[in-house]
Amino acid sequence: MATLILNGKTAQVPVVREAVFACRDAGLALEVWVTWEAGDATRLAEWAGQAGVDRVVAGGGDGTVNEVANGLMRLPQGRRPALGILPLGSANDLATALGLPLEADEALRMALQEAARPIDVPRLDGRHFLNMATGGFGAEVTSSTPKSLKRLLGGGAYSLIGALKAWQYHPYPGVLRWADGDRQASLFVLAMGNGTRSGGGQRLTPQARIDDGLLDVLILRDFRSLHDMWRMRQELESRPAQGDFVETLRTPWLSFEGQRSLPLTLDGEPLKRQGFRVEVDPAALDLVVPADCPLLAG
Ligand SMILES: Nc1ncnc2c1ncn2[C@@H]1O[C@H](COP(=O)(O)OP(=O)(O)OP(=O)(O)O)[C@@H](O)[C@H]1O
Repeated sequence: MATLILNGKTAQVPVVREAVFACRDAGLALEVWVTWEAGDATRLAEWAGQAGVDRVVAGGGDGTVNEVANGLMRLPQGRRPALGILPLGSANDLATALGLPLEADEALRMALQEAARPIDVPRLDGRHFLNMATGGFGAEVTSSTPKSLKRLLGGGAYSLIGALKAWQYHPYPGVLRWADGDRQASLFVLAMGNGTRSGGGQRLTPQARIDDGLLDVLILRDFRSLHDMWRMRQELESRPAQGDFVETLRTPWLSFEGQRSLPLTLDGEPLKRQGFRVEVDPAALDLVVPADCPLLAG
């Protein structure tokens, strides 16, 4: 038996209803549970597992997928249903990177019929995420200027400078620790990827794989001038392990002790922490992915 946990704001969308009816007509057993507000998808996913459902499909955006995953992670691993995704958000960063179909009918069929593969589930303190956690500048302005970080990666440095000024940008100094080292860092941006893209298509951690037991970490250090920013952008092209402004590393865990509160996003949902620790639970959840999924390592 499978349950679709559907973000209530999409419950009356005709293509979604048609996709459900088409699957039922094809003989696939599917119940639909609809959310009303934040937190519902987590609770419903946990209940579905307790009721013995063996597959839960998250119907919504990255936020809904995150909530469902958190509900499933409350269950003991042996009783954790497999997770499928029906992408209905505005960004769908995880679904896109996984190579899932974005068309509702095809996506729902795949979520119900395709095999599930074990994936890692990172956890920031007590909160799980599937795709990416980011901290610093991008997280600070996500809600009002979602395209700002994209500009940094794609061009338009002058508009980024404008955005930085408008937001009275200050770096976030603190101590980073990870499995192979530690460093005092003045952060501009920190990205910790299980998946590769966040914020509506920014490929912050393009080498990340969802089943390698590791986080792919991108550290962008503070810069002082437009010239430094150009150098940062050049380094973002070549992705050195340790550049002047860009550093990349892989680790099963990472912690940050900041001098002030750092704005973060977990799968796009905002939160703030002065200090935190991120750890990977390897192969903790079975996720339905296409056979040729580009995010699988093995
Ligand atoms: N019935 C509902 N009506 C409106 N909002 C809802 C309802 N149920 C849940 N929500 C809200 O929707 C949020 C999740 O949104 P979701 O991620 O599915 O869509 P999105 O933000 O459009 O997607 P994306 O993250 O891909 O841009 C939840 O955190 C919750 O606050």
